[in-house]
Amino acid sequence: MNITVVGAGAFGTALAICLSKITAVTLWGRNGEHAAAMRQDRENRARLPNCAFPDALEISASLQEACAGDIVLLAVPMQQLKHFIDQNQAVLTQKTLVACCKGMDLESELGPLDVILRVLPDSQTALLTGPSFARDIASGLPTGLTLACADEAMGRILQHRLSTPTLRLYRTQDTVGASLGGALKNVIAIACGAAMGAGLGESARAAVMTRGFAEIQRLAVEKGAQPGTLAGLSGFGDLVLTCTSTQSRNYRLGVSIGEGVDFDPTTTVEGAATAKAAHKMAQKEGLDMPITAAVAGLVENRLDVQEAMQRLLSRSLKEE
Ligand SMILES: NC(=O)C1=CN([C@@H]2O[C@H](COP(=O)(O)OP(=O)(O)OC[C@H]3O[C@@H](n4cnc5c(N)ncnc54)[C@H](OP(=O)(O)O)[C@@H]3O)[C@@H](O)[C@H]2O)C=CC1
Ligand SMILES: O=C(CO)COP(=O)(O)O
Repeated sequence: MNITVVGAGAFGTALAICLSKITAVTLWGRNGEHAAAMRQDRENRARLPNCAFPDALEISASLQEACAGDIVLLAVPMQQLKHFIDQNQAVLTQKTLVACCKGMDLESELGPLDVILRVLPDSQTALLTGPSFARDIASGLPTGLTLACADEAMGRILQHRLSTPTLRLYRTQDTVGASLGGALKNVIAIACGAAMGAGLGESARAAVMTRGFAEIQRLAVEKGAQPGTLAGLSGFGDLVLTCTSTQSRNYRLGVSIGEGVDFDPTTTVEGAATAKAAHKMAQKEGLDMPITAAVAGLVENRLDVQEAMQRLLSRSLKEE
């Protein structure tokens, strides 16, 4: 049975390369010229250069043609997901939709699965999330991810269909925890990058990461997440990876903010919009999320790093 990967960015391409070693995969990209170039070059030079496509990987610019199978992996950026689902409802009905993006929709503050279900309420949905850089997955390096699916039986099927000898999926029914862990770790990665870029030191980064994790837990548990999920790959695991690696775009955006240098605005950085959405949500819920508030201020240019750190340090002392 064919698996479709929608979105020929770095992550969609990496998943398509990895999965096509064990099953039939079609990678769909919206741009016909880009699809033709990938077909000819047998690599995605624009988004994931130097990662060769296995011979079996099919490329298509026709969504109808690409979605012949039953499982569709959605690897478009979070802020594009609603528009994509809206535009392609007819093709996507009756499919099992596996969201592979991380974040909260800025307008609705919903995570990927709720964005899908608002448009296609009868869909089978799941979320693939956790610590992984596209290049590592495409290179066949060992990777552990979380497959979150509310329907246990479907979760088991997807876990088996999407695991490979190098990509090991762990299963959970806690879609809220997996979704919010993956979304909010990017916000904290921006904060950690900013601390490092501003020269505040590795001790400061460890404090921001740990107190950031406390904020993730606070919001996610309020929304119904299980604490165990947040301690797993989709939460703590991805937080560690993203807050400590210069491969992360969220971390690198933070470093640029801390250094006071420009950052390419076309780069996909999910944590920027998610910081704003999470800050709004925390205010509505009456939750204390000072690091998230600071990141929202940084990405909206309302604060600089020194002011943000001063605000955090001058808060009243409290129990951990
Ligand atoms: N890169 C990574 O290491 C990882 C990424 N992720 C997640 O994967 C998601 C995608 O990120 P990533 O692949 O890295 O991003 P990229 O910036 O590499 O690529 C984004 C892709 O999405 C396509 N796209 C944008 N809008 C639409 C749309 N409306 N319809 C169809 N396609 C669209 C773009 O097409 P075009 O080229 O035509 O602009 C582009 O190919 C993010 O949520 C990210 O957090 C998760 C784990 C790892
Ligand atoms: O989600 C990721 C790692 O798990 C990728 O991180 P960036 O989007 O910050 O590059």
